[in-house]
Amino acid sequence: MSHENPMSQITPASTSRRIDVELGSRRYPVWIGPGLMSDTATWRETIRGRHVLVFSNRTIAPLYLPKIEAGLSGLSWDSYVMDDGEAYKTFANIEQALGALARMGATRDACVIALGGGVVGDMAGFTAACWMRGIDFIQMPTTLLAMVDSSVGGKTGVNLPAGKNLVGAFHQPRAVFADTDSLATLPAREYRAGLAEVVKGAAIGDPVFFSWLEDHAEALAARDPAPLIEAIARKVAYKAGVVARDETEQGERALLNLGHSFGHALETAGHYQTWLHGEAVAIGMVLAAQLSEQLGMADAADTGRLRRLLLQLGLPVAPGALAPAETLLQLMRLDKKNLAGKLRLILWDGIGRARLVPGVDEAAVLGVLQAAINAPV
Ligand SMILES: NC(=O)c1ccc[n+]([C@@H]2O[C@H](COP(=O)([O-])OP(=O)(O)OC[C@H]3O[C@@H](n4cnc5c(N)ncnc54)[C@H](O)[C@@H]3O)[C@@H](O)[C@H]2O)c1
Ligand SMILES: O=C(O)C(=O)C[C@@H](O)[C@H](O)[C@H](O)COP(=O)(O)O
Ligand SMILES: [Zn+2]
Repeated sequence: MSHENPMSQITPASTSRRIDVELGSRRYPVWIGPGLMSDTATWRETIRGRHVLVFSNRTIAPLYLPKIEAGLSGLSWDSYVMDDGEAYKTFANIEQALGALARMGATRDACVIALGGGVVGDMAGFTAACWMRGIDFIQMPTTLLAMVDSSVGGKTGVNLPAGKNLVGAFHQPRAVFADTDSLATLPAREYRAGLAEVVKGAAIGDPVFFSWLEDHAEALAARDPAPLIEAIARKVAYKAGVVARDETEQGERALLNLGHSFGHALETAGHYQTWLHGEAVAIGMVLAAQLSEQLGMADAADTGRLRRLLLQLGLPVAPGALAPAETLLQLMRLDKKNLAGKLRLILWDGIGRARLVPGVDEAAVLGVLQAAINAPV
Protein backbone atom coordinates (compact mmCIF):
# COMPACT_ATOMS: atom_id res chain seq x y z
CA MET A 1 0.00 0.00 0.00
CA SER A 2 1.37 3.43 -0.90
CA HIS A 3 1.40 5.79 2.04
CA GLU A 4 1.93 9.38 0.99
CA ASN A 5 -0.59 10.39 -1.64
CA PRO A 6 0.95 12.90 -4.09
CA MET A 7 -2.59 14.28 -4.46
CA SER A 8 -1.92 16.29 -1.33
CA GLN A 9 0.36 18.52 -3.41
CA ILE A 10 -2.17 19.21 -6.18
CA THR A 11 -4.35 22.31 -6.28
CA PRO A 12 -7.17 22.98 -8.73
CA ALA A 13 -7.19 26.34 -10.47
CA SER A 14 -10.66 27.32 -9.23
CA THR A 15 -11.65 28.65 -5.84
CA SER A 16 -12.42 25.21 -4.51
CA ARG A 17 -12.57 24.12 -0.88
CA ARG A 18 -10.35 21.26 0.19
CA ILE A 19 -10.86 18.89 3.09
CA ASP A 20 -8.44 16.04 3.73
CA VAL A 21 -9.45 12.63 4.98
CA GLU A 22 -6.52 11.60 7.21
CA LEU A 23 -6.09 7.88 7.75
CA GLY A 24 -2.95 7.39 9.79
CA SER A 25 -0.10 7.63 7.33
CA ARG A 26 -2.51 7.84 4.37
CA ARG A 27 -4.63 10.79 3.33
CA TYR A 28 -6.72 11.92 0.41
CA PRO A 29 -8.29 15.22 -0.56
CA VAL A 30 -11.95 16.03 -1.07
CA TRP A 31 -12.23 19.00 -3.41
CA ILE A 32 -15.52 20.90 -3.45
CA GLY A 33 -16.37 23.67 -5.88
CA PRO A 34 -17.38 24.67 -9.39
CA GLY A 35 -15.55 23.60 -12.55
CA LEU A 36 -13.67 20.63 -11.09
CA MET A 37 -14.61 18.17 -13.84
CA SER A 38 -13.30 20.47 -16.55
CA ASP A 39 -10.12 21.04 -14.56
CA THR A 40 -8.71 17.93 -16.23
CA ALA A 41 -5.08 18.69 -15.46
CA THR A 42 -5.81 18.33 -11.76
CA TRP A 43 -7.77 15.09 -11.59
CA ARG A 44 -5.67 13.47 -14.33
CA GLU A 45 -2.68 13.73 -11.97
CA THR A 46 -4.37 11.16 -9.70
CA ILE A 47 -4.32 8.44 -12.35
CA ARG A 48 -1.18 6.36 -11.96
CA GLY A 49 -1.48 3.73 -14.69
CA ARG A 50 -2.64 3.41 -18.29
CA HIS A 51 -6.10 1.81 -17.86
CA VAL A 52 -9.19 3.70 -16.73
CA LEU A 53 -12.76 2.49 -16.40
CA VAL A 54 -15.35 5.24 -16.06
CA PHE A 55 -18.29 3.81 -14.09
CA SER A 56 -21.51 5.76 -14.61
CA ASN A 57 -25.19 5.33 -15.44
CA ARG A 58 -27.52 6.00 -18.36
CA THR A 59 -28.68 9.37 -16.98
CA ILE A 60 -25.32 10.79 -15.95
CA ALA A 61 -23.04 9.52 -18.72
CA PRO A 62 -24.68 11.58 -21.49
CA LEU A 63 -24.57 14.69 -19.26
CA TYR A 64 -21.05 14.49 -17.83
CA LEU A 65 -18.90 11.90 -19.58
CA PRO A 66 -18.20 14.38 -22.45
CA LYS A 67 -16.88 16.84 -19.82
CA ILE A 68 -14.15 14.49 -18.67
CA GLU A 69 -13.29 12.80 -21.97
CA ALA A 70 -10.58 15.31 -22.86
CA GLY A 71 -8.79 14.46 -19.63
CA LEU A 72 -8.66 10.80 -20.59
CA SER A 73 -6.87 11.27 -23.89
CA GLY A 74 -3.74 9.18 -24.25
CA LEU A 75 -5.05 6.60 -21.75
CA SER A 76 -6.58 3.24 -22.54
CA TRP A 77 -10.08 3.85 -21.21
CA ASP A 78 -13.59 2.48 -21.45
CA SER A 79 -16.89 3.14 -19.72
CA TYR A 80 -19.29 0.89 -17.85
CA VAL A 81 -22.72 2.52 -17.99
CA MET A 82 -25.29 0.82 -15.79
CA ASP A 83 -29.07 1.21 -15.65
CA ASP A 84 -30.21 4.02 -13.39
CA GLY A 85 -31.56 3.25 -9.95
CA GLU A 86 -31.03 1.70 -6.54
CA ALA A 87 -32.70 -1.49 -7.80
CA TYR A 88 -29.62 -2.04 -10.01
CA LYS A 89 -27.15 -1.88 -7.10
CA THR A 90 -26.53 -5.59 -7.51
CA PHE A 91 -23.80 -8.21 -7.77
CA ALA A 92 -24.82 -8.82 -11.38
CA ASN A 93 -23.74 -5.29 -12.29
CA ILE A 94 -20.46 -5.64 -10.41
CA GLU A 95 -19.71 -8.77 -12.40
CA GLN A 96 -20.42 -6.88 -15.63
CA ALA A 97 -18.11 -4.03 -14.62
CA LEU A 98 -15.35 -6.49 -13.68
CA GLY A 99 -15.84 -8.06 -17.11
CA ALA A 100 -15.23 -4.64 -18.67
CA LEU A 101 -11.93 -4.36 -16.75
CA ALA A 102 -10.94 -7.83 -17.95
CA ARG A 103 -11.72 -6.96 -21.59
CA MET A 104 -9.51 -3.89 -21.30
CA GLY A 105 -6.67 -5.98 -19.93
CA ALA A 106 -6.60 -3.70 -16.89
CA THR A 107 -3.52 -4.18 -14.74
CA ARG A 108 -3.01 -3.47 -11.04
CA ASP A 109 -2.29 0.19 -11.72
CA ALA A 110 -5.72 0.68 -13.34
CA CYS A 111 -8.15 3.26 -11.98
CA VAL A 112 -11.95 3.32 -11.78
CA ILE A 113 -13.64 6.72 -11.97
CA ALA A 114 -17.03 6.88 -10.25
CA LEU A 115 -19.05 9.44 -12.19
CA GLY A 116 -22.46 9.73 -10.58
CA GLY A 117 -24.46 9.60 -7.38
CA GLY A 118 -24.17 7.28 -4.41
CA VAL A 119 -25.31 4.17 -6.26
CA VAL A 120 -22.60 4.57 -8.90
CA GLY A 121 -20.04 5.58 -6.26
CA ASP A 122 -20.68 2.59 -3.99
CA MET A 123 -20.58 0.19 -6.94
CA ALA A 124 -17.57 1.71 -8.68
CA GLY A 125 -15.70 1.58 -5.37
CA PHE A 126 -16.68 -2.04 -4.81
CA THR A 127 -15.58 -2.91 -8.36
CA ALA A 128 -12.21 -1.27 -7.64
CA ALA A 129 -11.97 -3.12 -4.31
CA CYS A 130 -12.57 -6.47 -6.04
CA TRP A 131 -10.43 -6.17 -9.19
CA MET A 132 -7.11 -7.89 -8.51
CA ARG A 133 -7.94 -7.44 -4.78
CA GLY A 134 -7.90 -3.67 -4.96
CA ILE A 135 -7.06 -0.91 -7.41
CA ASP A 136 -7.34 2.87 -7.31
CA PHE A 137 -10.58 4.71 -7.70
CA ILE A 138 -11.58 8.35 -7.87
CA GLN A 139 -14.94 9.75 -6.82
CA MET A 140 -16.61 12.38 -9.01
CA PRO A 141 -19.94 12.73 -7.20
CA THR A 142 -22.80 14.36 -9.11
CA THR A 143 -25.57 14.34 -6.48
CA LEU A 144 -25.66 16.41 -3.33
CA LEU A 145 -25.96 13.20 -1.32
CA ALA A 146 -22.84 11.75 -2.90
CA MET A 147 -20.92 15.01 -2.35
CA VAL A 148 -21.76 15.26 1.34
CA ASP A 149 -21.67 11.60 2.24
CA SER A 150 -21.17 8.58 -0.03
CA SER A 151 -18.06 9.76 -1.90
CA VAL A 152 -16.18 10.20 1.40
CA GLY A 153 -15.08 7.46 3.77
CA GLY A 154 -14.66 4.37 1.63
CA LYS A 155 -17.82 2.37 2.29
CA THR A 156 -18.51 0.50 -0.95
CA GLY A 157 -20.89 -2.32 -1.82
CA VAL A 158 -24.17 -3.63 -3.18
CA ASN A 159 -27.62 -4.66 -1.97
CA LEU A 160 -28.99 -8.19 -1.69
CA PRO A 161 -32.69 -9.02 -2.01
CA ALA A 162 -32.55 -9.57 1.78
CA GLY A 163 -31.40 -6.03 2.51
CA LYS A 164 -29.38 -2.90 1.79
CA ASN A 165 -25.58 -2.86 1.53
CA LEU A 166 -25.27 -6.35 2.96
CA VAL A 167 -22.17 -7.05 0.88
CA GLY A 168 -19.23 -4.70 0.48
CA ALA A 169 -15.76 -3.60 1.42
CA PHE A 170 -14.01 -0.63 2.96
CA HIS A 171 -11.98 0.79 0.09
CA GLN A 172 -10.95 4.43 0.17
CA PRO A 173 -10.88 6.57 -2.98
CA ARG A 174 -7.64 8.18 -4.07
CA ALA A 175 -9.33 11.56 -4.29
CA VAL A 176 -12.79 13.11 -4.47
CA PHE A 177 -13.71 15.87 -6.93
CA ALA A 178 -17.16 17.27 -6.11
CA ASP A 179 -17.94 19.60 -8.98
CA THR A 180 -20.83 21.67 -7.67
CA ASP A 181 -21.72 22.79 -11.22
CA SER A 182 -23.14 19.30 -11.76
CA LEU A 183 -25.88 20.01 -9.21
CA ALA A 184 -27.51 22.31 -11.81
CA THR A 185 -29.11 19.29 -13.51
CA LEU A 186 -30.01 17.40 -10.33
CA PRO A 187 -33.80 16.96 -9.91
CA ALA A 188 -35.33 18.82 -6.93
CA ARG A 189 -36.37 15.66 -5.10
CA GLU A 190 -32.83 14.24 -5.31
CA TYR A 191 -31.40 17.55 -4.10
CA ARG A 192 -33.66 17.51 -1.03
CA ALA A 193 -32.71 13.87 -0.33
CA GLY A 194 -29.07 14.99 -0.15
CA LEU A 195 -29.95 17.61 2.46
CA ALA A 196 -31.15 14.82 4.76
CA GLU A 197 -27.58 13.48 5.05
CA VAL A 198 -26.38 17.02 5.85
CA VAL A 199 -28.93 17.30 8.66
CA LYS A 200 -27.85 13.85 9.87
CA GLY A 201 -24.26 14.98 10.45
CA ALA A 202 -25.40 17.94 12.52
CA ALA A 203 -27.98 15.88 14.42
CA ILE A 204 -25.34 13.31 15.41
CA GLY A 205 -22.62 15.51 16.76
CA ASP A 206 -22.68 19.21 15.86
CA PRO A 207 -25.42 21.28 17.54
CA VAL A 208 -23.84 24.53 16.30
CA PHE A 209 -24.09 23.29 12.72
CA PHE A 210 -27.68 22.21 13.43
CA SER A 211 -28.60 25.77 14.50
CA TRP A 212 -26.80 27.10 11.41
CA LEU A 213 -28.92 24.79 9.25
CA GLU A 214 -32.09 26.04 10.97
CA ASP A 215 -31.00 29.63 10.19
CA HIS A 216 -30.19 28.80 6.54
CA ALA A 217 -32.98 26.31 5.78
CA GLU A 218 -34.79 28.61 3.37
CA ALA A 219 -31.60 29.49 1.46
CA LEU A 220 -30.57 25.85 1.26
CA ALA A 221 -34.01 24.77 0.05
CA ALA A 222 -33.63 27.42 -2.68
CA ARG A 223 -30.13 26.13 -3.61
CA ASP A 224 -28.43 29.42 -2.76
CA PRO A 225 -24.80 28.61 -3.82
CA ALA A 226 -22.84 30.21 -0.95
CA PRO A 227 -24.63 28.53 1.97
CA LEU A 228 -24.82 25.35 -0.08
CA ILE A 229 -21.05 25.11 -0.54
CA GLU A 230 -20.62 25.98 3.14
CA ALA A 231 -23.04 23.19 4.12
CA ILE A 232 -21.29 20.65 1.89
CA ALA A 233 -17.88 21.57 3.28
CA ARG A 234 -19.07 21.45 6.91
CA LYS A 235 -20.70 18.04 6.47
CA VAL A 236 -17.67 16.62 4.65
CA ALA A 237 -15.34 17.97 7.34
CA TYR A 238 -17.52 16.40 10.04
CA LYS A 239 -17.57 13.03 8.28
CA ALA A 240 -13.85 13.16 7.49
CA GLY A 241 -13.17 13.61 11.22
CA VAL A 242 -15.27 10.61 12.18
CA VAL A 243 -13.72 8.41 9.47
CA ALA A 244 -10.22 9.49 10.49
CA ARG A 245 -10.90 8.31 14.04
CA ASP A 246 -12.68 5.06 13.09
CA GLU A 247 -12.17 4.05 9.47
CA THR A 248 -13.73 0.58 9.68
CA GLU A 249 -16.63 1.28 12.06
CA GLN A 250 -15.34 -0.32 15.22
CA GLY A 251 -17.18 2.30 17.29
CA GLU A 252 -17.78 6.00 16.64
CA ARG A 253 -18.35 5.63 12.89
CA ALA A 254 -21.56 3.69 13.58
CA LEU A 255 -23.07 7.03 14.61
CA LEU A 256 -23.08 8.02 10.91
CA ASN A 257 -25.85 5.44 10.67
CA LEU A 258 -28.38 7.60 12.58
CA GLY A 259 -31.77 6.88 11.00
CA HIS A 260 -30.38 4.10 8.80
CA SER A 261 -31.65 0.97 10.61
CA PHE A 262 -35.16 2.28 10.07
CA GLY A 263 -34.31 3.92 6.73
CA HIS A 264 -32.73 0.86 5.12
CA ALA A 265 -35.77 -1.23 6.17
CA LEU A 266 -38.06 1.34 4.53
CA GLU A 267 -36.04 1.33 1.32
CA THR A 268 -35.96 -2.47 1.13
CA ALA A 269 -39.64 -2.86 2.00
CA GLY A 270 -40.55 -0.47 -0.82
CA HIS A 271 -38.28 -2.32 -3.29
CA TYR A 272 -36.42 0.98 -3.74
CA GLN A 273 -39.46 2.46 -5.50
CA THR A 274 -41.09 4.38 -2.61
CA TRP A 275 -38.50 6.38 -0.69
CA LEU A 276 -35.11 7.60 -1.90
CA HIS A 277 -32.20 6.83 0.43
CA GLY A 278 -32.06 10.39 1.79
CA GLU A 279 -35.81 10.48 2.32
CA ALA A 280 -35.74 7.14 4.14
CA VAL A 281 -32.92 8.51 6.34
CA ALA A 282 -35.02 11.62 7.12
CA ILE A 283 -37.93 9.45 8.23
CA GLY A 284 -35.57 7.08 10.05
CA MET A 285 -34.00 9.94 12.04
CA VAL A 286 -37.45 11.05 13.21
CA LEU A 287 -38.28 7.46 14.21
CA ALA A 288 -34.98 7.21 16.10
CA ALA A 289 -35.77 10.49 17.88
CA GLN A 290 -39.26 9.29 18.78
CA LEU A 291 -37.87 6.02 20.10
CA SER A 292 -35.25 7.93 22.13
CA GLU A 293 -38.08 9.95 23.66
CA GLN A 294 -40.04 6.83 24.46
CA LEU A 295 -37.00 5.27 26.15
CA GLY A 296 -36.60 8.38 28.29
CA MET A 297 -33.34 9.48 26.66
CA ALA A 298 -34.46 12.69 24.95
CA ASP A 299 -37.05 15.47 25.04
CA ALA A 300 -39.95 16.02 22.66
CA ALA A 301 -38.51 19.49 21.99
CA ASP A 302 -35.52 17.96 20.18
CA THR A 303 -37.72 15.69 18.06
CA GLY A 304 -39.76 18.81 17.26
CA ARG A 305 -36.70 20.76 16.07
CA LEU A 306 -35.57 17.84 13.91
CA ARG A 307 -39.02 17.39 12.34
CA ARG A 308 -39.37 21.13 11.68
CA LEU A 309 -35.99 21.41 9.98
CA LEU A 310 -36.63 18.37 7.77
CA LEU A 311 -40.07 19.69 6.80
CA GLN A 312 -38.59 23.12 5.97
CA LEU A 313 -36.13 21.37 3.67
CA GLY A 314 -39.02 19.58 1.93
CA LEU A 315 -38.32 16.14 3.40
CA PRO A 316 -40.77 13.49 4.63
CA VAL A 317 -40.99 12.72 8.36
CA ALA A 318 -43.27 9.64 8.39
CA PRO A 319 -43.20 6.45 6.30
CA GLY A 320 -46.86 6.04 5.31
CA ALA A 321 -48.48 2.63 5.06
CA LEU A 322 -45.57 1.12 3.16
CA ALA A 323 -45.47 -2.20 4.99
CA PRO A 324 -46.65 -3.66 8.30
CA ALA A 325 -44.54 -2.71 11.31
CA GLU A 326 -43.62 -6.40 11.81
CA THR A 327 -42.16 -6.56 8.28
CA LEU A 328 -40.02 -3.49 8.93
CA LEU A 329 -38.83 -4.90 12.26
CA GLN A 330 -37.94 -8.17 10.55
CA LEU A 331 -35.80 -6.25 8.02
CA MET A 332 -34.15 -4.31 10.84
CA ARG A 333 -33.02 -7.61 12.40
CA LEU A 334 -30.54 -7.96 9.50
CA ASP A 335 -28.94 -4.55 10.10
CA LYS A 336 -25.14 -4.78 10.20
CA LYS A 337 -24.88 -2.98 13.55
CA ASN A 338 -26.82 -5.69 15.41
CA LEU A 339 -24.94 -8.07 17.68
CA ALA A 340 -25.85 -11.47 19.16
CA GLY A 341 -29.28 -11.36 17.56
CA LYS A 342 -30.15 -8.09 19.34
CA LEU A 343 -30.98 -4.72 17.79
CA ARG A 344 -28.23 -2.10 18.19
CA LEU A 345 -29.53 1.28 17.15
CA ILE A 346 -28.22 4.82 16.95
CA LEU A 347 -30.44 6.84 19.29
CA TRP A 348 -29.83 10.26 20.79
CA ASP A 349 -29.92 12.26 24.00
CA GLY A 350 -30.88 15.32 21.96
CA ILE A 351 -29.54 17.40 19.09
CA GLY A 352 -25.83 16.73 18.54
CA ARG A 353 -25.74 13.89 21.07
CA ALA A 354 -26.21 10.56 19.28
CA ARG A 355 -25.05 7.26 20.71
CA LEU A 356 -25.00 3.56 19.91
CA VAL A 357 -27.50 1.67 22.09
CA PRO A 358 -27.25 -2.14 22.29
CA GLY A 359 -30.11 -4.52 23.09
CA VAL A 360 -32.93 -2.15 22.17
CA ASP A 361 -36.33 -3.53 23.17
CA GLU A 362 -38.11 -4.80 20.04
CA ALA A 363 -41.55 -4.07 21.49
CA ALA A 364 -40.63 -0.38 21.82
CA VAL A 365 -39.39 -0.32 18.22
CA LEU A 366 -42.59 -1.97 17.03
CA GLY A 367 -44.67 0.59 18.93
CA VAL A 368 -42.85 3.52 17.32
CA LEU A 369 -43.17 1.94 13.87
CA GLN A 370 -46.88 1.28 14.31
CA ALA A 371 -47.59 4.84 15.45
CA ALA A 372 -45.55 6.28 12.56
CA ILE A 373 -47.28 4.15 9.93
CA ASN A 374 -50.59 5.63 11.05
CA ALA A 375 -49.28 9.23 11.07
CA PRO A 376 -49.73 11.56 8.06
CA VAL A 377 -46.68 11.60 5.71
N1 LIG B 1 -20.89 4.82 0.88
C1 LIG B 1 -21.50 5.64 1.71
O1 LIG B 1 -20.92 6.08 2.70
C2 LIG B 1 -22.90 6.06 1.42
C3 LIG B 1 -23.42 7.17 2.08
C4 LIG B 1 -24.72 7.58 1.77
C5 LIG B 1 -25.45 6.89 0.81
N2 LIG B 1 -24.89 5.82 0.20
C6 LIG B 1 -25.63 5.13 -0.87
O2 LIG B 1 -25.83 6.08 -1.91
C7 LIG B 1 -27.00 5.73 -2.63
C8 LIG B 1 -27.87 6.96 -2.81
O3 LIG B 1 -27.14 7.90 -3.55
P1 LIG B 1 -27.87 9.09 -4.34
O4 LIG B 1 -28.86 9.71 -3.47
O5 LIG B 1 -26.80 9.90 -4.94
O6 LIG B 1 -28.72 8.30 -5.43
P2 LIG B 1 -28.41 7.86 -6.94
O7 LIG B 1 -27.02 7.49 -7.10
O8 LIG B 1 -29.47 6.88 -7.28
O9 LIG B 1 -28.67 9.21 -7.75
C9 LIG B 1 -29.95 9.80 -7.68
C10 LIG B 1 -30.57 10.03 -9.06
O10 LIG B 1 -30.03 11.25 -9.60
C11 LIG B 1 -29.51 11.01 -10.91
N3 LIG B 1 -28.39 11.94 -11.04
C12 LIG B 1 -27.20 11.87 -10.42
N4 LIG B 1 -26.50 12.99 -10.65
C13 LIG B 1 -27.23 13.75 -11.46
C14 LIG B 1 -27.04 15.03 -12.03
N5 LIG B 1 -25.98 15.76 -11.75
N6 LIG B 1 -28.00 15.50 -12.84
C15 LIG B 1 -29.12 14.79 -13.08
N7 LIG B 1 -29.37 13.60 -12.55
C16 LIG B 1 -28.44 13.09 -11.74
C17 LIG B 1 -29.15 9.56 -10.90
O11 LIG B 1 -29.06 9.05 -12.21
C18 LIG B 1 -30.30 8.97 -10.11
O12 LIG B 1 -31.43 8.83 -10.91
C19 LIG B 1 -27.66 4.62 -1.85
O13 LIG B 1 -27.38 3.39 -2.48
C20 LIG B 1 -27.01 4.69 -0.50
O14 LIG B 1 -27.01 3.44 0.13
C21 LIG B 1 -23.64 5.40 0.47
O1 LIG C 1 -20.16 6.37 6.04
C1 LIG C 1 -20.83 5.78 6.89
O2 LIG C 1 -20.29 5.14 7.79
C2 LIG C 1 -22.29 5.81 6.84
O3 LIG C 1 -22.95 5.10 7.58
C3 LIG C 1 -22.92 6.73 5.86
C4 LIG C 1 -24.36 6.38 5.52
O4 LIG C 1 -25.01 7.61 5.21
C5 LIG C 1 -24.49 5.52 4.30
O5 LIG C 1 -25.82 5.40 3.91
C6 LIG C 1 -23.84 4.15 4.36
O6 LIG C 1 -23.87 3.53 3.10
C7 LIG C 1 -24.54 3.23 5.29
O7 LIG C 1 -23.70 2.20 5.52
P1 LIG C 1 -24.14 0.81 6.09
O8 LIG C 1 -22.92 0.30 6.72
O9 LIG C 1 -25.28 1.03 7.03
O10 LIG C 1 -24.57 0.00 4.92
ZN1 LIG D 1 -26.93 7.23 4.26
